[in-house]
Amino acid sequence: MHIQGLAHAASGYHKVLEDNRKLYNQVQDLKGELLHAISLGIVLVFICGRALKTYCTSSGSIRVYCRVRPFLSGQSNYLSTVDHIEDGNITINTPSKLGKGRKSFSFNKVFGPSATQGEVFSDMQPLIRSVLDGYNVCIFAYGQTGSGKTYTMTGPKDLTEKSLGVNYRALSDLFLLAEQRKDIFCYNVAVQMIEIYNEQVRDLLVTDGKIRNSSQTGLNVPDANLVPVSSTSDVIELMNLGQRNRAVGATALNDRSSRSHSCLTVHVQGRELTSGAILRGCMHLVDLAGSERVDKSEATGDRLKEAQHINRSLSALGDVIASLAQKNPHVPYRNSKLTQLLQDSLGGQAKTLMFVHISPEPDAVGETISTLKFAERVATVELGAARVNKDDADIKELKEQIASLKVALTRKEGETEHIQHSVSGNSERYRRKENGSSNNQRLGDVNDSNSFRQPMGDVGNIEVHTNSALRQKRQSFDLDELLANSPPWPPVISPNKIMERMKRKCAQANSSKIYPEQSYNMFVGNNNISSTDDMDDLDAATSDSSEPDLLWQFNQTKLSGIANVIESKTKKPNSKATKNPDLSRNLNPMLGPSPSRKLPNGVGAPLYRSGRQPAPVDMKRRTGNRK
Ligand SMILES: Nc1ncnc2c1ncn2[C@@H]1O[C@H](COP(=O)(O)OP(=O)(O)OP(=O)(O)O)[C@@H](O)[C@H]1O
Repeated sequence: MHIQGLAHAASGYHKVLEDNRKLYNQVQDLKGELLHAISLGIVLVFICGRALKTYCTSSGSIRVYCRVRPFLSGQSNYLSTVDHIEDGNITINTPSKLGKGRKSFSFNKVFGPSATQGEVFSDMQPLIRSVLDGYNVCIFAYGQTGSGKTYTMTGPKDLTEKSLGVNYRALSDLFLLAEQRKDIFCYNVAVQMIEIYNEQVRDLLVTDGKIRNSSQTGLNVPDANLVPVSSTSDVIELMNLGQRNRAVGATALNDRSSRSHSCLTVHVQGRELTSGAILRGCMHLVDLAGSERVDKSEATGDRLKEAQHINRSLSALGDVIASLAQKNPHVPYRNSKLTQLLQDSLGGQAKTLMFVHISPEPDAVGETISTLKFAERVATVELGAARVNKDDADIKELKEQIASLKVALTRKEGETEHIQHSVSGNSERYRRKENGSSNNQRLGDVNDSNSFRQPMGDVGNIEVHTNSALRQKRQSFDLDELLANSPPWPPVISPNKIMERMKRKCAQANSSKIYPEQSYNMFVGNNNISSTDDMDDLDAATSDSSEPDLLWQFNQTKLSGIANVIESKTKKPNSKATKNPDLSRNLNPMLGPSPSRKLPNGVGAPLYRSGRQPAPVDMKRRTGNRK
């Protein structure tokens, strides 16, 4: 009986041993998975750390483009001061009084007299597009009077599709891109237009035209009307209004000379549809008044007073640039309204481009040389690293992702513990069984037996080892703290989400088109503004040179792009929906507001603030002495 009892106990023991072995193997598998997850986490943290470091330390200089105005009609027999242009270099013939010979200057880009408005814009397009990615952008046109600043930024007096300037094209392009991204982002766009006239900041979108510059902090002029725009036609009508209100006067050098510095500010807010993250970008398109020699411009009276203010503010700009170039601790921004206006863009974290203009006439060579020298100095000014303006939603999103990863880890841990408990339970059950069939002494004997304990000992060691390993990892893994002390970072769509979407949508995908066939461009036929129809173009177009941009693109455009590809696969082109609704009424809207669509109080109701009402579009010029 005793031997039979022992044989029975022995067979039970072997069975438990077998179960334990199986469980032990499962624990090993789970441990492997856990280690895999942890190493993936480490790689992720390493990549994020590197990216954050680059993001925080990279910086750039102010970019400088140069454009040479062609001779105007009636100047065909003039000899140009421009000797030649090659890549980013321009060589000027200098007369004897400036030391006869040639002087060369280097810039990021030089456009010759034959460059078209479309060519000029396409070079700036990636920079402009980055405002939709949450960057602050500033483009300012600089140059002596009559050198073509207004032509570049707005266009000539009689606008055509081909001659539209940067301002119109930029807004049109932003709407185009916003439309292309509508499955990923919901964008709101609003514009302000101000001018600095005789050291007074004026709102160009109100009737009385005069506002307090209460902020004194750079480009934010909170009292200026901020008018929401949702289409190119809104923008064109507003810009027409602003242009009509702008101070312009005839001088001996330019029959339509800007007597003020004007700034069109475009505020963009984008909400990422899946995460709710908010991006805020701001773009300032500044047309400076031209420096002028009053003896040449023959200015008297009001023109003279304007010229003095213009020259004084441009000289203040020169002082600011000199201080920044020499890295002086004190930069005299407060010496003029213009430098206050540009403060964020010259010394901040915006992407800034100066578009310097020169005239080709020999009698302007003195101004041409000094303008180009100034521009070279501007090119040395270092900017802080351009930053994406993002609300905390992205950090929230990342924290949520971390939390879900932690839950996943805890679940894995729980499973491990559960298995270990099962293993212990089995032993316990076995012990209880043993208890039932033999006396305490025998159980004690069994428990004391080294051979019996051995497998349990192994499992126990694994448990202790695993937990301590996890504890150690958690300590070095404090992403919460890392993120709390980090600058904003674009949201990363969870790979799971993408995979889910891909699985869901791939089955339905039967079209090879990435985007529905669309034509949002207002300019039918002669299309100077390129439209991006595929993801590669979109990537290229939204890219700029800095690494953070590339990372941002990767996170935002690529990942979102995958989703977009999937989402749009099943959409059929809709000729009605895809045609720009503004197209028909905008074929020639820049020549004046459409008679069939007068703006009630300007364009739309002010979105962000009420107070002043935008002026009616057909308002008359405010001052009699302006053109
Ligand atoms: N690239 C160009 N192609 C053809 N015409 C041009 C070009 N640039 C300028 N012009 C013409 O030259 C004249 C002066 O240009 P514009 O008014 O733009 O100069 P500006 O620098 O803005 O002058 P100001 O500082 O006095 O306002 C205008 O008649 C304009 O149409």
